[in-house]
Amino acid sequence: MTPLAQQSCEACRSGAPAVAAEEQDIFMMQLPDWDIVDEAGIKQLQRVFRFRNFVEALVFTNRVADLAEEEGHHPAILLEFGKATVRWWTHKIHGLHRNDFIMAARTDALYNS
Ligand SMILES: C[C@H](O)[C@H](O)[C@H]1CNC2=NC(N)=NC(=O)C2=N1
Repeated sequence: MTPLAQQSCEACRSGAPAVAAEEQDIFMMQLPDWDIVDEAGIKQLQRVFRFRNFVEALVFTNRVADLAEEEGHHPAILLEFGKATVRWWTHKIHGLHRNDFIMAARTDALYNS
């Protein structure tokens, strides 16, 4: 399978299938620093990215925002001093789509670049 970080999002539509449990487990092997959290009954991917200060966290936040705009798929980001908490889920299906795992991997690639 093509690594998630080398994939792009597909246009996501209402009614698109959520990722099955088995596929989710396979994807999560490529995302060791991410957790699956439940926010108001909606499964989401979450990772806390750490930085030396607020400005570095802001720069990263803006890079993730640019990626989101390129892909048409958007995260929730909490920006704090020295931290950026990123959560990915698909609003249309109120859960996790393949796109969310792709974007989490692409977010890791930004952090490591
Ligand atoms: C019209 C627009 O493309 C859609 O509303 C997109 C925008 N970004 C999105 N981002 C996420 N995370 N989930 C969505 O369902 C979604 N839908």
